[in-house]
Amino acid sequence: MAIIDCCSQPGLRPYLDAKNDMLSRLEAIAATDIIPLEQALNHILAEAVSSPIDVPSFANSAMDGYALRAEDLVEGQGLQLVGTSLAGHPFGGRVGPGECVRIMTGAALPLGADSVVMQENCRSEHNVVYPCGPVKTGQHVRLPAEDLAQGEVVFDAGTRINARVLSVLASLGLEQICVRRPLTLALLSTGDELKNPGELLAPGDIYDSNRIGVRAMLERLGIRVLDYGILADDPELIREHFLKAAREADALITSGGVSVGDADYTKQVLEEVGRIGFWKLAIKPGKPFAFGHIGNCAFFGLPGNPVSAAVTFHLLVRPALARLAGERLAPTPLLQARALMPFRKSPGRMDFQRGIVSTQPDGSLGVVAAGSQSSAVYSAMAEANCLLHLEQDRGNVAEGELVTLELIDGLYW
Ligand SMILES: Nc1nc2c(c(=O)[nH]1)N[C@H]1C(S)=C(S)[C@@H](COP(=O)(O)OP(=O)(O)OC[C@H]3O[C@@H](n4cnc5c(N)ncnc54)[C@H](O)[C@@H]3O)O[C@H]1N2
Ligand code: MOO
Repeated sequence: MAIIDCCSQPGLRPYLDAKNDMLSRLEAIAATDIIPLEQALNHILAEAVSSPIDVPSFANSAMDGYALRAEDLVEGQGLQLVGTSLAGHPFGGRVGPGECVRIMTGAALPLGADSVVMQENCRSEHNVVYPCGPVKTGQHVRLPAEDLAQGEVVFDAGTRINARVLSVLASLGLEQICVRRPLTLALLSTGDELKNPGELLAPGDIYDSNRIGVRAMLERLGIRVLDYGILADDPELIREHFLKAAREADALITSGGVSVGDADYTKQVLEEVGRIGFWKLAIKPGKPFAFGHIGNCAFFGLPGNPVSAAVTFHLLVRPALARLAGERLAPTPLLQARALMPFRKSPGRMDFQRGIVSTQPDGSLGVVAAGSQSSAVYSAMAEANCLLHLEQDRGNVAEGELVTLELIDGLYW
């Protein structure tokens, strides 16, 4: 007699398989804008940027001191001080044999000079300067194009303009920059039990935290958010807003209603008005995550449990948004750390447990659980600084075992 295993969960898609499938079904928006550099933070470069100039464009000093010709130096003999070169006020003459020029950091190296000696290493008497110690030709001189050469590709298309990239673009003197049009995302929460902060809770109600958290993550990514608020568990209302999102947004993110409960309408409505790419993944938390399209609008259905919503946003929605925005995302660096305590894990789903990783006295990395691993306990998630990547088929992690993890602090969440 065949035994029916009613507790197994067939058909769950492995994480990487689902993620790659999703990315293959998404295309970058084509529209671009030319915007002032000052407004470019968090935008995505639409084209590669080449340097219009050499940076720096002239040889200059890396130190406050004296510019001189290294070959002139003879132990005990001084150099005649013939002028000063300040940043923005170059010395107009030439440094001849036996001469030197007072120079400040960033000031142009005068003609004839080839080296700079720090003022701490010089003695000066009546306009005669005595450098002490050995001097290497070229020391403390920053050469033209040492940083970037004219015509050199500085950033590829798809680069996100963070503060560091912005600073380099400014150093090129660029006034305007060609970027992809920022994404517009519609966002809504579903659930009769949800209330906005400030409202009174009736018995059985909770506050909507997912939409607030997801909106914050989207805003940190430079995405324009159309916040549709909280929708009751009403298929008609949900349908209406799905169609509205398809008209107004590049993508729609929903929270809740993707599981199998009696009031879980999200997936049902998606099937009616759009198409499902996949639903249900072999991941924990976040199993009921749904992906699809409503017309050209991409659809991401986050599970209602707050930890599941945040973790699936990071694992699936973040890379999808990068694809839509035309952003090149570097592969996530994965680290190995020693488990400082046992972690419970059942085979069957890849488990992204929330951890706190720290450097141990011997210099190695050690990781402990960030409190409860329930996908309903968000306060523990807020304490975490890493996500463990525990492979789908493995079981418990013993204390002392090496585990793989990614850092999540300092990102957009
Ligand atoms: N019989 C089964 N039940 C459940 C399964 C399953 O496979 N079979 N999956 C479980 C998993 S895993 C998850 S995750 C949840 C996801 O359910 P839904 O996406 O349908 O979410 P809801 O039922 O609407 O809510 C779940 C939970 O989260 C709270 N919630 C919902 N929205 C918010 C919000 N915006 N902010 C804060 N908290 C929210 C809600 O009150 C519920 O407690 O399903 C399991 N069940
Ligand atoms: O997978 Mo659910 O997201 O565990 O809570």
